[in-house]
Amino acid sequence: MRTTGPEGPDVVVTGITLDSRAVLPGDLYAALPGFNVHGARFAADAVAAGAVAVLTDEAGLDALPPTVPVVVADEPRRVLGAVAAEVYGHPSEGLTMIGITGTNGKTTTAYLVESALRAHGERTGLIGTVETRIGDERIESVRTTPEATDLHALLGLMRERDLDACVMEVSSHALELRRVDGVVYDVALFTNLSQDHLDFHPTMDDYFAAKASLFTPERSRAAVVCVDDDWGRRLAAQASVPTTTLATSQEGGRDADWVAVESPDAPGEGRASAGPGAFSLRERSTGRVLDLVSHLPGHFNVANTALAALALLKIGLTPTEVESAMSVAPDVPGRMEVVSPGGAEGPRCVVDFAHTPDAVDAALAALRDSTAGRLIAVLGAGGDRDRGKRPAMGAAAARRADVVVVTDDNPRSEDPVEIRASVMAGAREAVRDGAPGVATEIIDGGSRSSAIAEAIALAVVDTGEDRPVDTVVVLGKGHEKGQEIHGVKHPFDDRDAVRAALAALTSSGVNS
Ligand SMILES: CC(=O)N[C@H]1[C@@H](OP(=O)(O)OP(=O)(O)OC[C@H]2O[C@@H](n3ccc(=O)[nH]c3=O)[C@H](O)[C@@H]2O)O[C@H](CO)[C@@H](O)[C@@H]1O[C@H](C)C(=O)N[C@@H](C)C(=O)N[C@H](CCC(=O)O)C(=O)O
Ligand SMILES: Nc1ncnc2c1ncn2[C@@H]1O[C@H](COP(=O)(O)OP(=O)(O)OP(=O)(O)O)[C@@H](O)[C@H]1O
Ligand SMILES: N[C@H](CCC[C@H](N)C(=O)O)C(=O)O
Ligand SMILES: [Mg+2]
Repeated sequence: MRTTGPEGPDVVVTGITLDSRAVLPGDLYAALPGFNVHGARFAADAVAAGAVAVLTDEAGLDALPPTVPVVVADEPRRVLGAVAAEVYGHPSEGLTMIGITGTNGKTTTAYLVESALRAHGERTGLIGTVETRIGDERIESVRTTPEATDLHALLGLMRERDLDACVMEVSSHALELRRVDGVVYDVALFTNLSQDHLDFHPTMDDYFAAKASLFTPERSRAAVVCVDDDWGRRLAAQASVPTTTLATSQEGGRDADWVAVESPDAPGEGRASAGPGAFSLRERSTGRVLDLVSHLPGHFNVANTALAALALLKIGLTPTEVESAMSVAPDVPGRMEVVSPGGAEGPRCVVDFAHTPDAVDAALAALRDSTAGRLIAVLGAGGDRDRGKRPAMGAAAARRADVVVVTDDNPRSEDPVEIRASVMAGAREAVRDGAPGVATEIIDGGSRSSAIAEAIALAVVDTGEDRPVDTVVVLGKGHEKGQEIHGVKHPFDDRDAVRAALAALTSSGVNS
C-alpha cells in the first residue's frame, strides 16, 4: 500500500463509501475495480460531491483527479474493511457480534436470535436480507450483507445508540468479496449448504470455501455448526475456532455435541409442520437438556431454533435464560407466513421464501403432512442467478406437491418464458421419472398474479364444504415488495396477491 497525490496538510476523513452517488463531504471514496466497470471512472464525481481522499489500485490511478490524496493498494477490497473499521472507530468491538451463514435459514435464525436477545432484555441490532434494525428503527435492505463501508457505518450507529448486540447474516458473496472484514464475530453459526449461487462461485467446493472462511480466527472466536449435512460435517472437521456441533437427525446425531429431539408424542414432520412444537436439545457429554419450542412450522425450523439457542449459550446466557428467552414467538416476515388459515371459506394460503431446491423440498415437506387435501405450489426462479437450480427447483416441487403452478420470480434482465420453461422441464422430468405420488399436474401459470389466482381458484373449486382443505403455498419471494422485470422493479407482494385473489373469488361468489 502506498499514498500519492498533491502535497499538503493531512486530510480528515469522516466517512467512507464505494459508491460515488452516496458520497458525503469528508468521505474517502473507494474506487474499486468492479465486475462491470472500474470505480475510478466515477472518482471525479465523488470528489465533486465532497470526497477528500480516494482508495484505489494501480489500474485506477490514471482516471483520478489530481486534487486529492490517494491510497493505492494492490487489491483495495482486501484493505477496505480494516480502513472502514478504523474510520468508524472499530464499532464491532463494542458489540456482541453474532454472524450466521449457510444456504438456507440465515434470515430465520437471525430473527430467532434477535427476538430471544430482546426478550432477555438486551438492546439489539439486526442486519440481513429483509431489513436492518437499529433498536426500533427499521431500514429496508438492499442486499443480505452490506458492503464493508456501510457495515461499519451501521455498526457505528448501533454503538452510538448504545446497543448491546448485533445479529447478522453473512452471505457467501460477502465472505468472498470481503464485506465483513474488520469484524470478528463472537459466535459464527452455520445452518447448511446446498446448491445456490453457482453463477458466482465456480463450484460447490468454492461456495463451501467462501462459507468456511467465516470459521477461522480472522473472522470468529467460536462457532456452532449444524452437522445434518455432509458440508456441515466437513466444516466442523476443518474449522479452526472452538466449534460446537448440532444435529437434528439420526445420521448427523451420532457424534454431535448437541442433538435436537422432537417430542415423541408428536408424529415427526407432521407435528412440526402443524405449527409450534416442543423439542428438547440434549448435550451428549453431560446429558443436560434444554426444553425449547419451535414456533415456526417444519422440521428445518427445529434446526434453526436449536442453532439460535446454542448461539445464546455460547455468548453466556444460562440454559434457563435461553429457555425463557426463546419461549417468545418471533415474527419472521415471509417465511412460512400463513396469509389465510383455510377452512370452509377457502384454502390455507402460505407464503415462503424458498428459492433453492433444498428449501423448496423442506418447505413442501413441512406443509405436506399438515395438508388434509391437496398441496398446490406456485413457484418460479430468479433471472441473472444460478441457472442450474431452476430445473432442480421444479423437480423438488413436483416430488412434494400435487399441483405445481410455474410462474415468474424476478426475471431481472432475462426472458421470463425461458426461465419458466427451465423450471417446468425439471418438474416434468421428475414426474416422468418419479414414484407414485409425484405431482401429475404441472401448469404454466404465466405472470405471478395470474398464477397465484389460478392456484387459489383450483384449490377453491376442489374444496367443497365436506372436502379436505387444500394448501396453496407461494414460494420464492417471501417478504419481497417488488418484482424486477427487464431491470424495472414493479411493486409486488405475494401476501397482497394472495389476499386479492381470495377476495376476488369471494366477491364473485365462486366459493359460496
Ligand atoms: C456480485 C456482486 O455482489 N457484485 C457487487 C459489486 O458489484 P460490481 O463489482 O459488479 O460493481 P460495478 O458495477 O462493476 O461497479 C464498480 C464500482 O463502481 C462503483 N460505482 C458504480 C457506478 C457509479 O455511478 N458510481 C460508483 O461509484 C460501484 O459502487 C462499485 O464499487 O459491488 C457492488 C457495489 O457494492 C454491489 O452492488 C454488487 O452487488 C450486486 C448488485 C448484487 O446483486 N449482489 C448480490 C448477488 C449479492 O451480493 N447477494 C448476496 C447474497 C444474497 C443471499 O443469498 O442472501 C448478498 O449479500 O446480498
Ligand atoms: N434450516 C433450513 N434448512 C432447509 N431449508 C430452510 C431452512 N431454514 C429455512 N429454510 C427454507 O429456506 C427459505 C429461506 O430461509 P431464510 O430466508 O431463513 O434463509 P436465508 O439463508 O436467509 O436465505 P437468503 O440467502 O436467500 O437470504 C425458507 O423460506 C424455507 O423455505
Ligand atoms: N438473496 C437471494 C434472493 C433470491 C430471491 C428470489 N426471489 C430471486 O429473485 O431469485 C439471491 O439474491 O439469490
Ligand atoms: Mg437471508
